[in-house]
Amino acid sequence: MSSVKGIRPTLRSEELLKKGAYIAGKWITESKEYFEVTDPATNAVITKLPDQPVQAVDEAIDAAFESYKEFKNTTPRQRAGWLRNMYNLMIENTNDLAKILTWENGKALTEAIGEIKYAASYFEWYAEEACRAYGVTIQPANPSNRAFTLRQPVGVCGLICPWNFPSAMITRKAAAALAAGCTVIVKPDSQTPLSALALAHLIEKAGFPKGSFNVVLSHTRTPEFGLRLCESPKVKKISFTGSTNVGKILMKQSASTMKKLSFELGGNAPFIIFEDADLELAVDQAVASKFRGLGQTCVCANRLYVHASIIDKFSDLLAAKVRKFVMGHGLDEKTTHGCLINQNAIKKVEDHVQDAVKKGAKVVLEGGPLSNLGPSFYSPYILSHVPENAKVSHEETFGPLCPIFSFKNMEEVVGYANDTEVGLAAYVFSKDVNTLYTVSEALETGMVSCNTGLFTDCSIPFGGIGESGFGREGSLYGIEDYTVVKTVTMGNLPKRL
Ligand SMILES: NC(=O)c1ccc[n+]([C@@H]2O[C@H](COP(=O)([O-])OP(=O)(O)OC[C@H]3O[C@@H](n4cnc5c(N)ncnc54)[C@H](O)[C@@H]3O)[C@@H](O)[C@H]2O)c1
Ligand SMILES: O=CCCC(=O)O
Repeated sequence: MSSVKGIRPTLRSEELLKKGAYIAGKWITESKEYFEVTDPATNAVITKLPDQPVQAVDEAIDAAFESYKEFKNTTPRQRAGWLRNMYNLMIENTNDLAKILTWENGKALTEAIGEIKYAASYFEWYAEEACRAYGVTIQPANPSNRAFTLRQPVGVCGLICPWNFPSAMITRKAAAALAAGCTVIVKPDSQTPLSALALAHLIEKAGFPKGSFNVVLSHTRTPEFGLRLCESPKVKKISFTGSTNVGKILMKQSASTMKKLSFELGGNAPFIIFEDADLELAVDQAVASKFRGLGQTCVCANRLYVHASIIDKFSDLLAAKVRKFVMGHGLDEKTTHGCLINQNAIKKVEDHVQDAVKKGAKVVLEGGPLSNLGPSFYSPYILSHVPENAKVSHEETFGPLCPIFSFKNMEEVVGYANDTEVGLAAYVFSKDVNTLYTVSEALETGMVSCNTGLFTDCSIPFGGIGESGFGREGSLYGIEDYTVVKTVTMGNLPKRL
């Protein structure tokens, strides 16, 4: 365990640390009110940023709307150039961007470096996809008509983003939107706005026109900001990553203007390990999936289902690996796992642990608060033989609790896995390709990962089904979500020769 006090990152480019919102290519630092951004590992104040009034959203919408009039007519090649510049700038500044991210979010620096590379990859990917927005040609029933389709940018987009991936959840949306020819307004979480502002600084350097990328800041008026974006007739699309509850609010609010929506919401990922799985591999991958971001990713394993014949061996091997974690300030190079985002996150883990233990779960590894390290440190709990009626089987913990459930056969475990309203990711471990195939087809989730705990990549479609939301980010489909298909019919053409 390492010391947490007095760590402040040294940046090669201090100019990446911004002090204001970014609207129409201007930095807005003046405000009547300010909010503090703190280091979750120590609660020390990093900086103060403007807590903007709702009029700031209107200004950002107007800026994006004005910019869109020209930006939509830029060529895909022009946009690809700016996107490629942005990728290069992010890669050049990886270490600084990662330090800022760790400072405000608490994740270990190695993970933050991974996130920045992942975040940058969306700019590279969409630099390549920008030029590939194809339409189709159609022969309608009327022989003297022909039709063809155009994919056009949907318009101004509101991007509402969470704290758990302060960089990648923005770039996954913004890169696709900008590639399609849309302009954007980003609303980052007030716990992690510095990564968004560092991106805005690089966007400016990359050459994007003023007003094409805007960042608004609010700590106390987030719901009003959301409402303004949803109700504005100038905003044509909302893309949101966050909880299912907030997703439902945004969907209702968007009904008045019939917006196009993409929602990446909560998960409850089952991680299934069959009797014939490579046990060492399954243990390593379970650790990687469950404890990425200390359990604070929407695709983290939430429920581990392990075949009854191997559950005790698996649990012991898993505990041995988790005991080796080095928890500490994310900026300390020895740290493998940082802290949680806030006290509410800790409360949720404790609630799920107590509930499962009260209902009969066995404690394999006792975790709990590490107040000697700082206010938001919590060492992982591993529980086994967790009963199906435990809260954690139906609610996402979003923290370092690893609950292991036992199962006897394929039908039973698929039934448990699908017994949830949310269907984002699922994991299956087996050496039998028939098992992998059959179970993958039966699982009701948007993504299934076989024999690996880490599967996300800019090239694959990311998204869920049911109350995990809709729309796909990344991949060839991600850009489609920022376009509308227009059909053009050419009528009364002369007879074919
Ligand atoms: N599917 C995904 O890709 C994905 C990714 C990350 C997080 N999540 C989910 O997000 C949840 C955890 O993140 P969270 O606690 O930040 O979620 P959250 O829904 O509380 O917040 C997400 C974002 O929405 C903003 N927000 C909150 N209320 C709002 C409102 N009324 N109007 C407009 N914006 C509002 C927040 O400030 C934040 O920026 C988990 O359930 C997790 O699964 C999903
Ligand atoms: O938390 C959600 C995003 C996770 C990922 O993209 O790997």
